Parts: sequence; C-alpha cells; structure tokens
Amino acid sequence: MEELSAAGEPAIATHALTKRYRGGQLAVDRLDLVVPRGSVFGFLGPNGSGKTTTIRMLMGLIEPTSGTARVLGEEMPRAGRRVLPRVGALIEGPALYGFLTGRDNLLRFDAADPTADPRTRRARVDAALDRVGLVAAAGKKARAYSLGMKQRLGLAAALLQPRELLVLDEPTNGLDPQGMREIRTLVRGLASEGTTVFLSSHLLDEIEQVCTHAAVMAQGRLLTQGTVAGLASSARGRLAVTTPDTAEAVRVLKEHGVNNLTVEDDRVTGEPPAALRELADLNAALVRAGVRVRSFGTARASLEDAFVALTGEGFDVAG
Ligand SMILES: Nc1ncnc2c1ncn2[C@@H]1O[C@H](COP(=O)(O)OP(=O)(O)OP(=O)(O)O)[C@@H](O)[C@H]1O
Repeated sequence: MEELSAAGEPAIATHALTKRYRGGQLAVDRLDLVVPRGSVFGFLGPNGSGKTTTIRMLMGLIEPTSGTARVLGEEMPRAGRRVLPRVGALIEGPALYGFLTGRDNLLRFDAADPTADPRTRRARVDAALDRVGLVAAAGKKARAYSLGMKQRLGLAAALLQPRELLVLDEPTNGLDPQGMREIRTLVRGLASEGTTVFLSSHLLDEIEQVCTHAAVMAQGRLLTQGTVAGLASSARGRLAVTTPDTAEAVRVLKEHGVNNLTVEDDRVTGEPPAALRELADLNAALVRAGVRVRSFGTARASLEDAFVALTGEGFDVAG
C-alpha cells in the first residue's frame, strides 16, 4: 500500500473494532479498516450492516466494546478534543432550525465554534454557501429547503473550517438523481483539494462513481477493502463471443466449463469457470473447433460482480 507510507498514518485505521449493544446485538465485529489519506473511501453495506455504528465509534459518539480506532493518527475517543476540529461530519442529517434562513443557520453553527473568529464569520459563511451552491437560496428559510438543499446546508456547516477529513453518513439518502449528482460533484471537488472523504452508502453504483477506495460490510463484518478498481477486477466479468457459428460456440464453451450461456443474435455470453487461468485458451479451443470468432472478450466487472462473487448473493439494499 504505497499511499500509506507516502502520506504517513492513514486517515482512519481501526483494529479489531467491536461494538456489542446493551441488548446483545453484535453490530460491529472485529473490524480492521484502513482509510488512506487523500482517498474518497466508500463504506458500503446493506442497511443494518454496522456502518452507522462504526461511524459513531470513529467520531467518539459511542464507546467501542473492544478494539481500537485511530482517526488522523490519534486514538478515539480519547483524543476527540484534538481530532474532531480537524474533521467535518454529517451524520444522520444535519440539525437545522427550520424557522431560520440557510445563512442564519450557518451563522449559528459558526458562533457555536469557540475557535471561530466572529470578525470573519460572515466571510466564512458566504464561502461555505458558495462552496455548496446555496448562495441564491441563502435567504430562504431552511424549512422551505428540499432534502438535497438541507443536505448541502449540512455539508456547508461541516465545511466552515478547513478539514482534513470529511465523514458523511449516507450523504445522498433520500435525494433525487439531481441532488445525488450535486453531492458527488461536491465530494470530487473536495477530494481534488486533498481532503480525505469517508462516506457510507448502501448504493453500489454511487460508490463506483465517486470513490477511489471501498470497504464492504455485511452483518457487522468486513468482507473486503481496497481500491474500487482492484475490487472490481477481482471479480471476473462475463465472457462475450460474437460469431456466426453460435450453436457450435455454445457447445465448445460448455465443454470447457463456461456456465450460464446465453445467445442473442450472433453474441454468446457466459461465465468463465473460476478455475480457468488463461482466457486465451478458450479462444484457442473455439478456433480449433472451427468456430469463426469475430470478437472475443470479457465485459468489465463491476463492484456488484465483486460483491456477488464474495457473498454468493445479490446486494440486497432492503437489508
Ligand atoms: N442503539 C442500538 N441499540 C441496539 N442495537 C442497535 C442500536 N443501533 C443499531 N443497532 C443494531 O446494530 C446493527 C447495525 O446497525 P447500524 O445502524 O450500525 O447499521 P447500518 O449499516 O448503519 O444500517 P443503516 O444504514 O440502516 O443505519 C443493526 O442490527 C441494528 O439493529
């Protein structure tokens, strides 16, 4: 992991982090998470898989049952007072006053920060509003805001001070496609300035679009973590062959262990066997059998393919 040694300690590192709630529910089970500095890290898992519980422990809101969590190189929750000012967090929707305007909500957040200089308050609030694209709506009461605007106002509050790390719990939950796009653009912009962004989501697609790295949780356990490209490539994509000799191609491919074959016009697709090391051997077998191959290749595997390969089941968003 080169990025770790280059940038010193990771932004987040947990070791055997565990949370058992009082009722006995094991919500997070010996989690070893490594979030490299500068990454946009997607924390992925179906509802109830332990994402929010992990985030609460990282932010020092609840105590772990056992294990450790380090954030920006310091132990949480012990070093919370030193660490948290360097972290912007948006957890379970921002706490806004509906009767105040967007701008007044931010002025209030800023005033609650003892380290914030009152003389530069207006400039900070205006910069944050600009950052999230809320300048035009800044004079409207927050209760008139759409869900997406509220979410952006929450982000603006988290961005009043420069932050090394942003922690966002399901930042696009409940947003329409336009709202989701806006949040994605914002996250990319922040990342390009060097902010590490850690965001949880139950949407595979979203993680794939915006994240450089991801971890996959299921039932409190970490299934895998790594770069998004690496996770996707660990799953083999579907094989696709175009040929005028489809029947013969199906026969040869089946003989070589290719599963779930389908034929559509001149295109034959299927799942190459896991044991197969060299895809080129399949192509050679087709040619040997006299199948005229027009094209041969695999479709790029997605994060969803990787998830299915890991768990043997689909990604169940309903949990
Ligand atoms: N305060 C609590 N007391 C007891 N059990 C809890 C508590 N909070 C969460 N749980 C349980 O712990 C497990 C993990 O919940 P958690 O909220 O961390 O998951 P999640 O992945 O964030 O899901 P969601 O996206 O629905 O919040 C679930 O089974 C949940 O019912």
